[in-house]
Amino acid sequence: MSDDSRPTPAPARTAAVIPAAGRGVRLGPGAPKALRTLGGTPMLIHAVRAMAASRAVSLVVVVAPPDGTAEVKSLLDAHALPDRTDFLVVPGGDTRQESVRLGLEALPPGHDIVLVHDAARPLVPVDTVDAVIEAVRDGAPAVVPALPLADTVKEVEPARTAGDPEPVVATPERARLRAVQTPQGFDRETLVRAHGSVTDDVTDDASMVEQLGLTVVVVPGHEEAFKVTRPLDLVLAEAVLARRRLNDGF
Ligand SMILES: Nc1ccn([C@@H]2O[C@H](COP(=O)(O)OP(=O)(O)OP(=O)(O)O)[C@@H](O)[C@H]2O)c(=O)n1
Ligand SMILES: C[C@](O)(CO)[C@H](O)COP(=O)(O)O
Repeated sequence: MSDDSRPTPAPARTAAVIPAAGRGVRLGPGAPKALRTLGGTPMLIHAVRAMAASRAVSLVVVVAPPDGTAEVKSLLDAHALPDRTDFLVVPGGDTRQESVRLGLEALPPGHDIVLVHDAARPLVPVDTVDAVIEAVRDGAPAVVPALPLADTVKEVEPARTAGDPEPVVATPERARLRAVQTPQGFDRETLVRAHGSVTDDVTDDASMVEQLGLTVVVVPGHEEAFKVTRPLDLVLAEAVLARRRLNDGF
């Protein structure tokens, strides 16, 4: 058989894990952040739709607040979602890291690429999702979407007592810094290994892969993939949604 007649291997299947078990303390009192609405629709549903909008994503695992699994299942049933995508809901843990690990443990075999996407980034465009998947398909073990910074960043000596001054110890060169978003994309085996072996507290999954000594690749992020963290972010998210609806003519 000549090389040309060999069957082309099927593209790796992609699953998305959405950690959505946080309380949203910085957003202020109210329901868990992922269940609060944006344009009348729960933030989590926006995030699920953002992942399912990619034709490459065939499974979405939602990591729900531990006391909110049934509510999240009902929300998924009540909102229109693509038929080509399967959905699973599992209860989350005390930290984002633990919630992601629980989501990973629930993944059935057959998905070789895993995206990890914050429910708190409901408006990421599908082109960003696809760019992350493509970079993993091209061979990167870990991929993050990222943007250059607008602010200068200072490293400080953190105050030991609240209210004490925090002296600046360094000013990293801004041109070398990037603000990292989600979805972060991984070769599944690499992400499972990272979550199995890194026990330090980390703020994203890619840094666990860095700790394995592997290279993490950056692709362009998007301004609309910002994280809804504080009350003002909700104002921006509502404005972005309103502009999209105007542009889409509904
Ligand atoms: N125990 C946790 C904590 C966070 N997350 C998820 O991780 C993402 C990013 O976390 P963040 O924006 O910090 O959310 P919260 O932890 O909810 O926010 P806060 O720190 O203000 O309470 C969110 O989608 C959040 O639901 C999670 O699944 N499980
Ligand atoms: C994963 C993340 O969104 C990348 O920027 C971020 O680190 C999450 O931080 P949070 O404090 O858990 O929201």
